[in-house]
Amino acid sequence: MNHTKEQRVLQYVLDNATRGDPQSVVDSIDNYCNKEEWAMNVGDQKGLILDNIVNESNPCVLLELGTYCGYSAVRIARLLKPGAHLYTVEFNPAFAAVAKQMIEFAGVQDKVQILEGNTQDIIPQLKKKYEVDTLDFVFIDHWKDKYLEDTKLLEKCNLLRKGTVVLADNVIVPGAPDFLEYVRTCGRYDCTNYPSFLEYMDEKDALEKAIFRG
Ligand SMILES: O=C(NCCCCCn1ccnc1)c1cc(-c2ccc(F)cc2)cc(O)c1O
Ligand SMILES: [Mg+2]
Repeated sequence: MNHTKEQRVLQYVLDNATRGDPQSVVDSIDNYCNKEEWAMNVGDQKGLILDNIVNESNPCVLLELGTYCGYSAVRIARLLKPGAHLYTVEFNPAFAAVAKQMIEFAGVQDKVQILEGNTQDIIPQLKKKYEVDTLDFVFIDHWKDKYLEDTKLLEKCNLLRKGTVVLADNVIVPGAPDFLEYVRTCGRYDCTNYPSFLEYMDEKDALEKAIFRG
């Protein structure tokens, strides 16, 4: 029944974490992926950097591109103030199904909404269909060759405002060179690089924070 790695990660959480305790869910996923099977969660080292940036931006309306098993959605949601809301987009139905159960087990389902589909279709719907005005925080962690195109789409849809934090995972491994080049040189973002390591590995990776200038 647990024929996929993502289902095995979920089962480990159900068997080892505490229902309603998001920190225990995050810790269980990291334990499993360190000990048993590597998986592409942002992980605990980059996760701590993510925590700090979320805490310092105090966001109310957030978007994540790339839900996967829901690790970063749970990690972010556990920090959100009452009334804050995270929309997270997942293209892969199997990943979305696991993430839904992960988010519900963690008890953060009131703060997180999984939007299943293609970012190219969903981003233009955020204002009218999901009543989003502008975004306070965007975490980009989906297909690396879509980071740039989707960042430009967020601009085009007027979803970014002065001070919106755009945080991208994996800007070294697997890398998103066209995205990095754009945000660092187009003149519309203040960029900061946060060197770290690929989840559960010794390989170097980094997060890039790009604050929209408005
Ligand atoms: O591909 C990644 N993520 C996207 C997954 C699919 C997104 C689907 N989707 C959701 C919404 N729209 C589309 C990813 C890969 C790696 C990695 C690193 C080293 C290596 F040797 C192999 C892989 C590490 C990550 O941290 C990653 O995030
Ligand atoms: Mg990633």
